Amino acid sequence: AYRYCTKHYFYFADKPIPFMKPSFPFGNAGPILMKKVSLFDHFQNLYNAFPNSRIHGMFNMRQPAYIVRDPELVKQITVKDFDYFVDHMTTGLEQTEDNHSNHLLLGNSLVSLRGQKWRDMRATLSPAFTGSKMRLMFTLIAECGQTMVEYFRAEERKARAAGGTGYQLELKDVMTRFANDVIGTAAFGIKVDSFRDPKNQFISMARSVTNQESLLKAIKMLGYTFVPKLMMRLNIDFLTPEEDRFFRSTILETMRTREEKGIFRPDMIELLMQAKKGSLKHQQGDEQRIDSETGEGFATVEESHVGRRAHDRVWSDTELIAQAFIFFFAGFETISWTLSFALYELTVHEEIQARLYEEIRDTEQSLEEGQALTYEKLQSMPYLDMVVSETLRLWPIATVLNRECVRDYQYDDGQGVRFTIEKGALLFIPIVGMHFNPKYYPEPERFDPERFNQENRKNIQQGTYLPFGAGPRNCIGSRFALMEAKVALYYLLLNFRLLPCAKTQIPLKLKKSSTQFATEQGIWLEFQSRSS
Ligand code: HEM
Repeated sequence: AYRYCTKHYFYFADKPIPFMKPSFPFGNAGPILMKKVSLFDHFQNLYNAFPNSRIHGMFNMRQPAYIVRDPELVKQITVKDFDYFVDHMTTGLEQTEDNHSNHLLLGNSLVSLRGQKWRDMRATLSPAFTGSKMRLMFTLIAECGQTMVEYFRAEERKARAAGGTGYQLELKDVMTRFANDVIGTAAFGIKVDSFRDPKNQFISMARSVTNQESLLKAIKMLGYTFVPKLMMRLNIDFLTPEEDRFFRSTILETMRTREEKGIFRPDMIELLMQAKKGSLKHQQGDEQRIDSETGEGFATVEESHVGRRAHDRVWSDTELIAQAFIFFFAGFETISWTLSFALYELTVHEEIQARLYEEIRDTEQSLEEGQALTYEKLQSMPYLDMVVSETLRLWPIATVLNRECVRDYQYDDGQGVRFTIEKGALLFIPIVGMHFNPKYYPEPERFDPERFNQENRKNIQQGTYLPFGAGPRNCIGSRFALMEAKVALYYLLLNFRLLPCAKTQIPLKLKKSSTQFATEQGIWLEFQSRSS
């Protein structure tokens, strides 16, 4: 066991870069595995281990990994020399060119795919996430925002009738319900109302998949992160057979009904059906930028040449279903956390909340009588965009980017430091380290949307703002995520004033946990209706 764990401990010995000394048996992952630090602290500590390095080494348990600190090097790895770093880190779930029998949904999803297969799937899906497709889906998302507000109104009235001053709630739970309804309608083509029917089958399955309290899921997550080869050998799926069956049958059934009845609905199922027929393509106008100061959001990441290539691969049902499934995996927790953090920051920064409310109210008043909010109007609010951009800086839920080197790479810093990053090596780019580096963001702990005003955003150095990653492997859902977050903030702020309550933890602290992203005491606050 000792030999196995320490086998690679000399990996960095002949490399001209500093590295963190490993200790048996966890390498440098001890503090996180022993629950002594939060995920944010862990990756900040790794990032700050050698404050003057461009790149240094650490041990992710027994596996050597490079920590990339220099923004120029981030660009080099994620964009310029992307062909050497195409893949995300191995988890043991992934579908490779040579394991065609892989039937796992997560293993077939874009996040896990590798090499040429990833390139083809990215190019297939890319047209589904353009601005013009988001515009079509906007109404579906806006409906979910309005449903949430109606529910909040009713709860607030009940709370007042019972003698309270407003509706007090734990945000994460409620934002999870909103995220669930959005995924239901936008990705799976099903209307669900998790506010009035909090135990519907759809949310039960979603909670079961993303259940961070489940010991079994936690063990599996640790396995995928630290012993991926073993997980692959044991062929352990992340989903239970029941979860797998539910997602497959829901999507296949919806597709069948639509085909039989000729139903059209502007959602992901429709786009996947087009992808199956090979008719989902980039169209003229997809590129058209929104004519406003903010575009579609400062944080939006652009699609690269990879997403625009043509290919003639035909996809199986499993391969397509897996792409609807990633909305859960990549878009469920990320959105509900981002929204919870944004609402928390607005609660504890009254003046920022007041300014955002003014902008939202003015936008609402600019709509013609009876006209509903539009995609263009949503994107025309610069302060809303600043608040969202700063939330993603201060609370970068993805925490760290990872890349696997797919062929030997010659590192050369131009100042005499040269060495080889071998095929198979793992690289981490700690987003949270970059976002909290005072060199790039003075007083990094402070929530300050002004960092992203028209003047200041020009000065943000490339490679230092990474909420949605970078390069061709960036987040394909960034436009969708920003639209969803902005819709929720718009409707909530328009209708409610946010106030701290007795249970609000100030400052908010993250839980020390190896597998779970969680706050110590939940995120509590009080909603007061603006009309009462
Ligand atoms: C606030 C919300 C979100 C955040 C902060 C976020 C962040 C990220 C980050 C950092 C990555 C890795 C990028 C890289 O390695 O360079 C990623 C990948 C990805 N995200 Fe998101 N994401 C969000 C929402 C979504 C949504 C709503 C979807 C819906 C489909 C989505 C789908 C994906 C997919 C499919 C990938 C893998 C892309 C690939 O490997 O080609 N994400 N996301």
